[in-house]
Amino acid sequence: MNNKVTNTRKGRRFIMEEADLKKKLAGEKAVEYIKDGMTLGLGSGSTVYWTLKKLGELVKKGLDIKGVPSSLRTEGWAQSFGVPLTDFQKVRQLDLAIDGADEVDPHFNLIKGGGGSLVREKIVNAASNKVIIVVDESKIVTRLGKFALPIEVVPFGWEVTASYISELGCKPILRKRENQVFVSNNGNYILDCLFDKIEIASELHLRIKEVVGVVETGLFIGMTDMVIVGMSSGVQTINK
Ligand SMILES: O=C[C@H](O)[C@H](O)[C@H](O)COP(=O)(O)O
Repeated sequence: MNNKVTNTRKGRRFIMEEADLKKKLAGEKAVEYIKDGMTLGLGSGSTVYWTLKKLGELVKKGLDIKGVPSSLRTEGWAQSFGVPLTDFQKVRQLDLAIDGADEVDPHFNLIKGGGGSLVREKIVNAASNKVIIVVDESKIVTRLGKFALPIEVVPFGWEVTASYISELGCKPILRKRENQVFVSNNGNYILDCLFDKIEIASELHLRIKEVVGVVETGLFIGMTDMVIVGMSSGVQTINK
């Protein structure tokens, strides 16, 4: 694969780096699993961006689907690509969710939330009959935890919540963007927590959830059915 290609977005030419190409490969491959009439969970992130773009092309050719977006950003992208949307007031069960991840371990357990959308993503994925994760190969790890675990917390008393979480073996960092505290789509804060070692992810998730003030963790345990990996050599689909 060429490691750089030119492409256009918003009318401007830009160079697509190899990492973006791998994301594009994985993101676009996922649409092959979408069938006419499906109700979809639309994940978040720069890999899913390519899924949404491809999906928009298929919708223009007549594919009949509806999607529940897992973030405001995804909602905006879906609208701009012409992907029809619905919400949980109208549907309870989704046929398929397609989402990104920050880390994927050999058991298909994930760290998610690098973009701050973990709560809505977890709700969407939990409501889906099948979950496909799309990543570039850099996200595949033998053990979760190099990527700081995002934990969404209620703003009130976040300092106290953070100090309880730190007792579990990490130093929580309040997420900021451009010197401003990052606020999730749900109006909450994100603590990025680099643990010394994540031994058993499912246990850590439960222990964090017991802390008052925690809304959700970015550990997605046992929710994934298939992983599509974009690599230099092409795209690989791994079934559970
Ligand atoms: O909150 C963000 C999500 O969990 C994303 O799916 C995750 O961060 C992966 O994003 P990307 O595909 O941009 O690497």
